[in-house]
Amino acid sequence: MTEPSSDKLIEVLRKAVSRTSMLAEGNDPQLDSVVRQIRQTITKGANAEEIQKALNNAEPFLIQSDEAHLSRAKQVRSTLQDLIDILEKQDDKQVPQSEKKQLEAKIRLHWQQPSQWPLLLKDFLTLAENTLNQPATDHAKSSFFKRLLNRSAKNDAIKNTQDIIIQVSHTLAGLLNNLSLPSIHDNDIADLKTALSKNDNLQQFPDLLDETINLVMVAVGKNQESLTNYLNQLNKQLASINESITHSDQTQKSLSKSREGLNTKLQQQMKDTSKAVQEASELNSLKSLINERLSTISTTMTAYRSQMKEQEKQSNQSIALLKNKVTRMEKDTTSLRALLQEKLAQAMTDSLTDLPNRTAYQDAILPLCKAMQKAHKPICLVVCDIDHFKKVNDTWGHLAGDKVLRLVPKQIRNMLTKEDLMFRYGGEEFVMVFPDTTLEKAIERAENVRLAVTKTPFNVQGEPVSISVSIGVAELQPQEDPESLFDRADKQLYLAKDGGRNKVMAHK
Ligand SMILES: Nc1nc2c(ncn2[C@@H]2O[C@H](COP(=O)(O)OP(=O)(O)OP(=O)(O)O)[C@@H](O)[C@H]2O)c(=O)[nH]1
Repeated sequence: MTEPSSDKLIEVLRKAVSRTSMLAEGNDPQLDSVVRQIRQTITKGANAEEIQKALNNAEPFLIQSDEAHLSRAKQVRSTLQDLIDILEKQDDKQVPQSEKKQLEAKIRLHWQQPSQWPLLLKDFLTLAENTLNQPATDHAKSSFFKRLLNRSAKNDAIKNTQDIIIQVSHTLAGLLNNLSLPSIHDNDIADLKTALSKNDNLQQFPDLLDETINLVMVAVGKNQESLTNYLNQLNKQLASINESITHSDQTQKSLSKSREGLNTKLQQQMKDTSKAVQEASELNSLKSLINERLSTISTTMTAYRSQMKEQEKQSNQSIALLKNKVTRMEKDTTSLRALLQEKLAQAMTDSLTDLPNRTAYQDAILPLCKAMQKAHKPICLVVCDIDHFKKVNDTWGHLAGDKVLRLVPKQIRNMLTKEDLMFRYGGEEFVMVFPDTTLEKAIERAENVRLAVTKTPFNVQGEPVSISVSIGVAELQPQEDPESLFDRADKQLYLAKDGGRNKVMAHK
């Protein structure tokens, strides 16, 4: 192995190391901290075989834990929605609509992020307290707490509120069944479930919800642990490769040192020889002197050659080892990259409709707007919302609602060109982007979308259900930012709703 090719290999290895750690960076704060650990421990030694084995064992476990996480996230989302629905069902109090909508928007945005679950539950607690503490619309005006303590007043209303608390407690107990927790928490869960099943008192509710939140946080921590384990394995493998690189570097240094040593030795012997030749006075002694010098030089050369051979052998061995490690590393890098890309795609995709979600919209819209502004081309934003969608849920149930949410965008997609983009912005709201399209043309196409939805015969549980959408359209102005464009289109959507729904309105 010659020096330049070995240098090249070392360079490849360095790139592989940094590329692998960079791959993981920026996806998640916890992940980032593990990546930092990778960089710190990269200079320490490690056992490659053990690491490889552990890495192979860790991978399926990670995938499994991802799947479990998704199904838990879905459970949490539907539990939160159920909790809100229970609050809505009581007949003597009104759930504050703007607070409710804000919470639903947060659920839609954050249901896949475990770190947000406790916050969502806390927000629900606030909504529940604000709802239940309101004066009853048709009953007594005293606060819920007063009424709870003074049982002579409005027994019906109290009964209703207690029913709500019982149902909410029951739903939270269901959530606990779905948390994946170590057995050490079995007793806590059992106690909490018993307390929840007996609870009919709003005053105890915050404590019970707090305990539920604590257990949710423990479950979330456990999930992170599996990811951290996986990355620790990767960390060890990187450290092992780094050890090999350092060794190869040392071999290179010792090779060039030997070469320098030989040079100096040879120069010194040549100098001595030439001095001895000049000083020699007769032929015989000159002959024997030259023979002696030549034999010294030859011994030095032989010693050097065998030293070189030995070092080359060692170098070849360590290069072969490195090659193996690089191949393995490249393989792991590829599978890690695929895993991260999959995670990224998951984070950008709405799992119900398979459409890009609001995060994807926010990533895409700014560069798109800038590109169109730079090219002096028009671009239009179209905000579309299914009309009276709550009624679909209330009449046919959430599953039927989900079915409609999957079918409507399919119908809409048929009316779009391949340049158009479509996102599920939230609940029953979809956003479309028509690049290189004037406002006039966008209105015409939005009208086609509206007609296509109205004309589609939707069937739920064998019965026809008529579905319509309201649409707001706006065209990007020179210098305008995407937020202001969205606001203008959204205002038009509200005008369409106010104007009786099943309409297209545009900002002209
Ligand atoms: N089934 C189902 N329902 C959802 C989903 N996301 C949001 N929703 C429901 O969508 C409904 C939206 O209701 P509202 O915001 O009151 O609007 P609407 O009934 O469509 O009425 P308008 O928009 O005023 O025409 C709420 O009941 C949400 O629970 C989902 O993923 N699946």
